[in-house]
Amino acid sequence: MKTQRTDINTQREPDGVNAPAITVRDVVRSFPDGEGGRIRAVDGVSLSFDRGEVTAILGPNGAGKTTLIDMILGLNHPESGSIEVFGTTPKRAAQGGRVGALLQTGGLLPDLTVKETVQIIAALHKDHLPVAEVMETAGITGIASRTVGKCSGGQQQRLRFALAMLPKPEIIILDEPTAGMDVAARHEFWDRMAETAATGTTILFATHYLEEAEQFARRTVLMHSGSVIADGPTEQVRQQAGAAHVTVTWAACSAEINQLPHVIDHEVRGSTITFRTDDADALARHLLTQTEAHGITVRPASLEEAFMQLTSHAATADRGAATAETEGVTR
Ligand SMILES: Nc1ncnc2c1ncn2[C@@H]1O[C@H](COP(=O)(O)OP(=O)(O)OP(=O)(O)O)[C@@H](O)[C@H]1O
Repeated sequence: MKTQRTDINTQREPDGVNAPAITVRDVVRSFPDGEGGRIRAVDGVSLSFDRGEVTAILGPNGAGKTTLIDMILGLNHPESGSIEVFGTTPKRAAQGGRVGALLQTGGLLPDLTVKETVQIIAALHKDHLPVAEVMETAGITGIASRTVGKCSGGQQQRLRFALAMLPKPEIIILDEPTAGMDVAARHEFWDRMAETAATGTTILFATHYLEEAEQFARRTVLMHSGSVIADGPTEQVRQQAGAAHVTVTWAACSAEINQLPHVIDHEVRGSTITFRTDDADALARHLLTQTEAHGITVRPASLEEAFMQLTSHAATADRGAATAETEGVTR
């Protein structure tokens, strides 16, 4: 078993220790759309993930997150472009136990106990962590003798997490890991993931919950219609929508409000006015020096607002492109 590890390590030697954990180059993957055409689930994506990085992949339904993740895991293949995991093919990296996956659905046998499940999967790995240690890490020691069928959705996800951790992977890939968990279970799950991340494990997860990206991922990749529309530190992606909120106490008339610079829209509540602005500094300066406004507070846009704005921009651009294409055909 050690020999296999050594072989794999030897294969990645030429890439050096600083090679990215995952490299995705210009990847395209399409599927039949059921009407004789094809839909590009992943449409020219290039990404690179460093070792030890924690990244969230966000996107609305159908954005291409699962298709991309499946290709990184070697469960599916790019039509064009390439993917490397530790400088080798995704399949090889996964077979070497270097990648652990927790997918949206994963077959668990309902009649086995939690511990039996971990033991059976452990027996399939040539080299794995001790069963007791993995169960402790995943927080399932207390339900070891419970049959899987009687476990809650959250407990089953923790069991899947334990199974993913068994080969002591260097990368963990999670596709909507907390779907169906209540808030407490989600918090507990992410606490455990944070402990895993602290050991230097590369973590890549797809989620619909923006607060999970905000709280847990240093980097966020935002996908829409198969493309990456934002990628960077989560904080920067949040700011990329460009909007912030400036709130003041001010008894202003609409003529005064209409003259303000950099206002996208505004909302009046009693004597308080909140402006959505594309330049909070300039607006705040103007309000404080040129008007009677006071008690100013500035709040950046939330990730959710950035998400809504960026994805709706992308959708508008898509529609524009589709219209241009149609016009091109009819002309
Ligand atoms: N096996 C398949 N056959 C046909 N179309 C597919 C297949 N897999 C994915 N698609 C299509 O590709 C697009 C991207 O799907 P994908 O599941 O990757 O998105 P997603 O971002 O993971 O969505 P969700 O958040 O709903 O899971 C969708 O339009 C989907 O219908």
